[in-house]
Amino acid sequence: MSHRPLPPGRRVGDWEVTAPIGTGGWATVYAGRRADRGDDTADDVALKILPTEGLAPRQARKVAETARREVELARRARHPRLIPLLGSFVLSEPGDPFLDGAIVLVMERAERSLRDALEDGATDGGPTEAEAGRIVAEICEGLAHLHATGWVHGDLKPDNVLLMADGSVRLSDFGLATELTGDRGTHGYAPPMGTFDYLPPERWKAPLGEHGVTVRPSADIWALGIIIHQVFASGASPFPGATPVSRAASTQEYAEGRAPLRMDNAVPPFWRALAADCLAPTHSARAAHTAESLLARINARQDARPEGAGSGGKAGRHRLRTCAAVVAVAVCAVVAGWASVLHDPGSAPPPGPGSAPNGRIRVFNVERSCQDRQDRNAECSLGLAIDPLRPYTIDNVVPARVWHDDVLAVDCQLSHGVPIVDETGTWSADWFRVRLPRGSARPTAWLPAVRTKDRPALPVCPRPTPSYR
Ligand SMILES: Nc1ncnc2c1ncn2[C@@H]1O[C@H](COP(=O)(O)OP(=O)(O)OP(=O)(O)O)[C@@H](O)[C@H]1O
Repeated sequence: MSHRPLPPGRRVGDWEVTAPIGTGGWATVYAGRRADRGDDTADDVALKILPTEGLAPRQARKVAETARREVELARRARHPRLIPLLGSFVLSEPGDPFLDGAIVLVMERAERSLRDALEDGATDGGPTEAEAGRIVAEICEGLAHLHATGWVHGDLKPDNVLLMADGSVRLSDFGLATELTGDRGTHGYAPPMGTFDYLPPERWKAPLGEHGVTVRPSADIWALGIIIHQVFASGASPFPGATPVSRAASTQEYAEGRAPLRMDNAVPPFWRALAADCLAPTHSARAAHTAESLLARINARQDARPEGAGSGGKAGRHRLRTCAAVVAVAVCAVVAGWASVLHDPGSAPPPGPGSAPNGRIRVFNVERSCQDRQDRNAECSLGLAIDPLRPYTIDNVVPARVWHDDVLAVDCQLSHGVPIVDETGTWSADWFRVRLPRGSARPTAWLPAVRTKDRPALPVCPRPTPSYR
């Protein structure tokens, strides 16, 4: 496809191009601002322009489908970790065949992509361990939301991980995003496209059916594993090779058991283990590691570490700018809270084996290694949501945590919250409203139904007012 660069000052609808940012397979992205605003930069945006000029009808349909996916996902899955789409339109420029019929997506503008940051790292040393960890955590937040709302990104790579001026992450480029279908929303179908270096091994052998190839959330988890390695290893892939094709061959060798997974020594042990789980060679081995469970592990680790630990390493170099320590939010006060609820005669009885008595539910953690532990280890803790209509991520949980076998006082049940998938792939949109210990900042919080085996008869909760920020 031809990409004719647009000069600064070129008007596009109500917007004006200020500078080119980059070109992908189907689109060119420009920095832009609202036209007729003089030097006012308050409306700085990114304009993604997908020309359709000169394309065969099939290709033009593909471009339109790409744009449709981006718009649909942006409309239905808004989240602080996804780049907001501010608008979209089709250009009518009869005098300019190149732009006539082009699709324009207007997005919030990021400062740069993670790809740019990794490339800059070759000269400036790259992010510190703490910064790299925060970036990975924020990618997980975005993925956890996408998967919980029934989408697979389908083209996760550093080019599509954008960094805002404050350093925070936004996932972008949803042109290959796939909506999950199937009985339990476990998979979807996508065109047989993607970026070689980030495709999971099973994709190379996936049969092409009439709807495309089967795509599951575990494909994004594989791509995340590659990104984790790259973030800590100055952009290097864990699979050796000078070209994407030779790296794909190395990936197959590993997936077929002919070569071990070899990671760069620069990847610290915790992140190495996390990346190795993401890079489990088959979909079924990878499925246990959801974005949500990976995020929980990262959060638990943050909590277990003394303040400031791990943030040194590459200190003193130019860094990716950090925002507030988002990953710490959900795990603060991990040890405060539930033990006292259980022994508070006004809220719930002490735990015991079996199912919980009426008005109570018993927490169930599907991670087997957590079921036998009594030490209330942070890694085995589970979060309670503030708002069951918002993504179940770090900015939407109360400080108190719960553990396997805890018994919680429950008021009512909601059947259409955000769907949650547990580590075994069990899925439910049901949530229980549970009472928090006396003295907590809020009286109640929400436990997803996949985190308990109990199904008590309960009144339906009034639908909470969405608290989306
Ligand atoms: N909202 C944005 N703000 C700043 N930069 C952006 C924004 N959206 C995209 N970019 C950058 O613009 C470039 C082109 O993006 P685009 O999504 O078209 O293609 P790509 O992801 O590089 O390629 P492809 O999807 O075809 O493989 C990328 O480098 C990307 O990082």
